[in-house]
Amino acid sequence: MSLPKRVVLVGPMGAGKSTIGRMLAKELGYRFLDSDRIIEERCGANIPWIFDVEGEEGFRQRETAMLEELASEAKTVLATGGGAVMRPENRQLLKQDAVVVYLKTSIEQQVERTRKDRNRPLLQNDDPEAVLRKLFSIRDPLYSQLADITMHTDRKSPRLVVRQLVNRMKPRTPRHKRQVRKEGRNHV
Ligand SMILES: Nc1ncnc2c1ncn2[C@@H]1O[C@H](COP(=O)(O)OP(=O)(O)O)[C@@H](O)[C@H]1O
Ligand SMILES: O=C(O)C1=C[C@@H](OP(=O)(O)O)[C@@H](O)[C@H](O)C1
Ligand SMILES: [Mg+2]
Repeated sequence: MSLPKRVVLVGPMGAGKSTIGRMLAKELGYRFLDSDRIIEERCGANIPWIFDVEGEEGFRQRETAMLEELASEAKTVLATGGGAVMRPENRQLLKQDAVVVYLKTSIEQQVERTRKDRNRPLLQNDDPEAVLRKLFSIRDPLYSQLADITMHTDRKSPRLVVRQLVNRMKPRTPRHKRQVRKEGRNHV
């Protein structure tokens, strides 16, 4: 696989899309785009505020408009929000000229990584784990269908995930190719 025009990261809350996206962009020399952060900048308000005032539907409308705008940006790594795959029109936009990467993560890790953060309105309730389980059952098939690369992230540092992704995208030398095959056998 040669370097794609753009890379799009999908996966559940806490998969590491924002963290890994930023590092991967630096590694590839691409621009990093985080659709949630750009929505917040444009709106002048954070995601909890948008959910409060406009409801989830209002946020989803902003999200679709943002994905449309960003779909034509070359040499970018785009970190999406976990729910971006829900609308069919979004899935079309995400696939456009992109290698789509699914950062796959266990529910336990999702819970752990999102525990202290108050910026995810869908998880501000008594049982965030139950919400994450429900969302996973609906969204996991959509992430999988859309993905060109599925990368497990449990028990891997962000740095290791980035290194393995770069290897998958730039397997140029025979050593690289052997490494990618080896990682493939380990369910990368
Ligand atoms: N591979 C990883 N191992 C350990 N912690 C991680 C990993 N990836 C992300 N994190 C941490 O998990 C939290 C959520 O990551 P984030 O990038 O915001 O996820 P997402 O954008 O997919 O919701 C952050 O505190 C981040 O530092
Ligand atoms: O899963 C979701 O529906 C959401 C995920 C969040 O992004 P992260 O996946 O980056 O946390 C953010 O877009 C919003 O809170 C809704
Ligand atoms: Mg994020």
